[in-house]
Amino acid sequence: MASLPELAADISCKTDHLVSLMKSSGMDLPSWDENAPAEFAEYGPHAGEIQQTRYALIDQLTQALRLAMGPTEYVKSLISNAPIDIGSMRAIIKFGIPGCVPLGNSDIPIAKVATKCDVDPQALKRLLSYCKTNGVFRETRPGYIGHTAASAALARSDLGRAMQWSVDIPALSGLRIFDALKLFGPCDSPRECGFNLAYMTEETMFEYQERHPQIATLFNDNMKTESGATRLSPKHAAAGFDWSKIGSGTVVDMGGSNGHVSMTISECYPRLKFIVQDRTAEIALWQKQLPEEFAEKITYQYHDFFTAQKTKADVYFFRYILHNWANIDAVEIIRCLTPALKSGTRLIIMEYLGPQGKEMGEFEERTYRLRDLQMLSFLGAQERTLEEYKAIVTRAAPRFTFVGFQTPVGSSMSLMEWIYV
Ligand SMILES: C[S@@+](CC[C@H](N)C(=O)[O-])C[C@H]1O[C@@H](n2cnc3c(N)ncnc32)[C@H](O)[C@@H]1O
Repeated sequence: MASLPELAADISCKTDHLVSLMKSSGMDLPSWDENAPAEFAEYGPHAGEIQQTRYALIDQLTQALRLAMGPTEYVKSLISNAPIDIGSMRAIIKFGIPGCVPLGNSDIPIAKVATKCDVDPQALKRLLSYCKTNGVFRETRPGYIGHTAASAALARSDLGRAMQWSVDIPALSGLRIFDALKLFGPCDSPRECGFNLAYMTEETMFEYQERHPQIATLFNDNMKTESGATRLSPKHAAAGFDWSKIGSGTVVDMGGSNGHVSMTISECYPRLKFIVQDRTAEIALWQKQLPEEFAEKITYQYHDFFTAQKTKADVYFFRYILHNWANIDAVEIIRCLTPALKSGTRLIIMEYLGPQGKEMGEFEERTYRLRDLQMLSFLGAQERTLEEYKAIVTRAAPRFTFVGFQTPVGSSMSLMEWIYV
């Protein structure tokens, strides 16, 4: 591992390089001002290099931080800060604080926010004082708060609403990993994981959400907002496969939620027809809400992907689905396609791929490992490597032949392609 002075020199070089790439791409330099862009927009001619440099910089800054803190302080911070980080953010989000603080480089007395949001003013002051040390909100003068880039992002976009789901199911399930492993063993079932202990239910998370439509709505909002993030943008679904090969064929978007990914692909490949299948009561509503321009191209179908597929298509597309399921279930989901398959049918799976499939820095691997443990904690599921996905598909339907995979620039997920022979 590099020493602190070596890291500092490297960090300085990487910073210069990143700044020059961003300037030559016409991008704003990073800023924590409330009007700063909420995300890095990594598109344009240097997108790949900007991403690579940024991730390498994050890795080195993290290593330098660890060295500067020392092992004991660092480990203690992991354990002591994490519950209060999530606990304070959960309170801020659930009380709707970001939306009550005016935008426009202005400020507001904390007491006034407390009245508006119906929270004890002293407790709110203490919560905000902690959040401020995480870069969320700033004290503009004694007793007043204003936004930073982070709190403004929560106030301005759908992020705050989408986070309402994240501060509940993933946060509460994550804390129960130990208890679930003790009680259930491997946590490889959606009925035997942290979620079941946190919510005291034998239902899977999806079944539970189906019975609690307000949580299902928050989950779908979260999916939409996640997809709005540059690294998870549905644009990568359009870029990572040459959909023109399918001509005017039919794509079934399995577990396609509100159809946002189908809509994005359709914008780039208007000849394609999409059938969005999902098992949620919201499907009828999505059909009604479909923008006019997609009326001829996209239809919705209620379908449980654990039942035999009846709809014939040229492509079965799974984005962000199989990682929600343990191996035994993932195999079953693919096997259920079999009645509808014919020679030439394609299977496209878009997911995070583990380090075995491609080179990864620590920041990228950390994102992947985070997802993996989230899946363990609330769905009894897992992230996988390329080889693990190949094994699942072969077990489910050996006639599927692997064609290849692509990771579009700027995308966290890769698209893997199989063809039925
Ligand atoms: C993680 S979301 C992914 C949504 C979408 N594919 C995307 O990329 O944004 C998982 C989706 O699977 C759906 N789902 C869960 N269980 C299902 C089942 N048994 N049959 C069909 N869809 C299901 C959920 O309703 C949800 O929309």
